[in-house]
Amino acid sequence: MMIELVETSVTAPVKGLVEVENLSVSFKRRGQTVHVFDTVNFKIKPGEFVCLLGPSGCGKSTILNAIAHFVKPTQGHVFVDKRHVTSPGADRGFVFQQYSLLPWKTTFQNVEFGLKVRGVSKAQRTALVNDYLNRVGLYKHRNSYPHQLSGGMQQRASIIRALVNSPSVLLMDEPFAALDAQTRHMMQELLMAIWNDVKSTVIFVTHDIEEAIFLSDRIFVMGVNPGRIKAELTVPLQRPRTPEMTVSPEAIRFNRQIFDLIREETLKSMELT
Ligand SMILES: Nc1ncnc2c1ncn2[C@@H]1O[C@H](COP(=O)(O)OP(=O)(O)OP(=O)(O)O)[C@@H](O)[C@H]1O
Repeated sequence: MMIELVETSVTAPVKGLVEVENLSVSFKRRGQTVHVFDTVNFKIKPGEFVCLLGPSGCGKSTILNAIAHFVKPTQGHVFVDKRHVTSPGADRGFVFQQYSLLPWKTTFQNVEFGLKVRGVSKAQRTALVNDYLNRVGLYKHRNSYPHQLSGGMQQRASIIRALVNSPSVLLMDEPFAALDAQTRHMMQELLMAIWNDVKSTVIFVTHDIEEAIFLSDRIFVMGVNPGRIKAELTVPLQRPRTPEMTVSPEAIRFNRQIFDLIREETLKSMELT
């Protein structure tokens, strides 16, 4: 697979400040109230790339869903660019693990969809969508339907479908988890190139420590019982990153530190401590 990485000028980020204050989410399960996490607080700077890591069930997806407002916080508040989040909105793009393109629409129509809903003119839509399709090497597949695309192509289309709306924040929930290792690495490099260009804030959920180290500025390691952010760590690697950097002695030491933090929580979640 050939992907042309297009890097254009980096503009100063002006939006994408995320503030989460005293966030708490609970669900009712079989008549019982289950607290996913109690008070979660964090601040993410405009243009920052943050990964959420932690054992299964600690609430990573729930945090993304609360920022998107797909779930309503039980307590606390989310602010994006100082605006209180009270509903889903185009300022927060979402990319899911499972390919979520509309099967009856072509690649072009899928990417165009949000712009159409927002009433952007046909000429503007065409220019924007074609530009993004070119950036991720999908232009020649613009008239293909999702079932005619590989998993990697579908995820590339899902990413630009979110980005074409110029969101302040891109929320990504294990977007590469279903891809084979080679495609996954290509997608990580492609995402870096696009992020370097558009400079949206990205909040990215993953189980893969190496992926988090390659991609992010900071990593939030989450814990269980109670769900919480256990550590906020700054990735000690310069940018631009290369895949080789993730196997440098410094990265390996950092990887081990995160591994130990997550292991402690996984044992706790399995009630082995
Ligand atoms: N709509 C819901 N109703 C009831 N419980 C829910 C709901 N959504 C999530 N939960 C529960 O909240 C907890 C956290 O789920 P969440 O998916 O956020 O965790 P996660 O860290 O993303 O897990 P994983 O890594 O396995 O995807 C789990 O116990 C889950 O069962």
